Amino acid sequence: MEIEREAREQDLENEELEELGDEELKTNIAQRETFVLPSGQEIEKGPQSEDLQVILTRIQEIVRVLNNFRELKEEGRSRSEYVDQLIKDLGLYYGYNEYLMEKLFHLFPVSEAIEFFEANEVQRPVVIRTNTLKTRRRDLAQALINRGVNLEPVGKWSKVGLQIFDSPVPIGATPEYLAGHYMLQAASSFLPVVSLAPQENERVLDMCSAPGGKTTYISALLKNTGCVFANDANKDRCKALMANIHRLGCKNTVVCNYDGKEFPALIGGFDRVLLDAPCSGTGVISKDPAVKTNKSDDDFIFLAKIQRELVLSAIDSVDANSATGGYIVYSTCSVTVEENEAVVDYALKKRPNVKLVPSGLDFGKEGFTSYRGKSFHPSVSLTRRYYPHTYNMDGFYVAKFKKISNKIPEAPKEEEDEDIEEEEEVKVASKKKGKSAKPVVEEESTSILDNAEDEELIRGLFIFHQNQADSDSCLYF
Ligand SMILES: C[S@@+](CC[C@H](N)C(=O)[O-])C[C@H]1O[C@@H](n2cnc3c(N)ncnc32)[C@H](O)[C@@H]1O
Repeated sequence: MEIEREAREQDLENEELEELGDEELKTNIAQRETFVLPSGQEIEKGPQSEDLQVILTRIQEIVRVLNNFRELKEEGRSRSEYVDQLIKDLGLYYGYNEYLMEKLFHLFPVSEAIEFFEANEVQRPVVIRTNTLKTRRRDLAQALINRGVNLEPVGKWSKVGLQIFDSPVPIGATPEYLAGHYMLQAASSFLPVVSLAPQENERVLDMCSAPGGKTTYISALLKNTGCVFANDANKDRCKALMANIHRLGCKNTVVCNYDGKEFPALIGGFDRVLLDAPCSGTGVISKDPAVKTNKSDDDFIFLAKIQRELVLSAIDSVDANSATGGYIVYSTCSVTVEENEAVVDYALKKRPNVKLVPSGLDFGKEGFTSYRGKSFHPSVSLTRRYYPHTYNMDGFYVAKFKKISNKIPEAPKEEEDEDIEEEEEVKVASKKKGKSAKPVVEEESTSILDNAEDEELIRGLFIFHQNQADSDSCLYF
């Protein structure tokens, strides 16, 4: 019948339309799944034309593509194009200059890099270190709880740290604080001292010590025996150092104000040396967000040069024949490879009379043994890295050396040449820096102990200053 024929034709038409619709739908899904990188023109328009939400969405899309590149990449695009765009976008989103963003990005797999940048946006917990020269952690905790402070032990790895959750009173002005029962000190800043592990009656040099968080911890571990030389090249910062030493009742401590490079010519033969080196501060960005934009290539070359000079002085200042020690700890609150593994590797080459030993810290990520085409000595894996996103503490690096001989064997010829080339590069960079160069020693190194040519005078000198400004911040220059 006519009516049946028309109905059959209509069914066929509907089926065709349905098929077409399905195809269209599939195409739309496929279009949505192939993320398209912005064109050159779009990029040139710059960030003004984009809001943060657009950038964030693109970051998420690029991460998704990079995590499944073969399937999701746009035809004809390389991985590095996506990575370059991601670095630009992360820089815009989190407010870093592109130079630093790129440097930090390459430390991690893509998703972990984003965790690191996110963690830098969040403040780390407030932590205090019990001063065992004056009290016990249990008693301090009780005294602070009685004042309404909400706290708990910082973690199993420390017997002296307390994490403060909230407090109705300023934690830097309680009677216990003023009496020197504790130091406000980031958890990561305990680590180099734990690694140094000073033993009673030893002579210890803290080469870059102001404002004294680590000096006062060393003094406490020595139980006020032996002697700690607390040196810092910055005279102003020595005031806060002295105030802390005085407040915490450290009676075995001598403050001195020299360029660390003057050791060991000035005084040597230490049982242990801590070099908590001046650094870029890329581990403490949550505390000092200015680091995101104020660092350039020249700064890193300049810092690496000082760090290398200081680490050799630190090594040369230790007595390999010390009955109890012979150790050097190198630390920074930076996460860049050129300030950490590269410095340690340089020290191993220049001073074959030291070797790396386990840090003595039972957590932390292994140091890199290779990084972006550079390889380091395999033992560099014994050094330890700390990140805000993995341990909820500031970024930090710790390396522990043991000195095996006081004689420095000659470095092989080609290694010397390599170093000379590197030094030349550094010189060129320092020249380029010209007048804008930030001096590491902000003032001329006119020492508090300036006229103390006699080592005995330094040994006997205990400098305590009352009423000095206190500061716990760990500045870099
Ligand atoms: C990371 S901070 C030290 C923090 C300190 N260890 C603490 O725990 O409180 C680095 C210090 O190195 C000092 N410094 C910079 N260049 C120096 C040098 N050439 N010799 C000695 N100290 C130096 C800076 O003044 C700064 O106080």
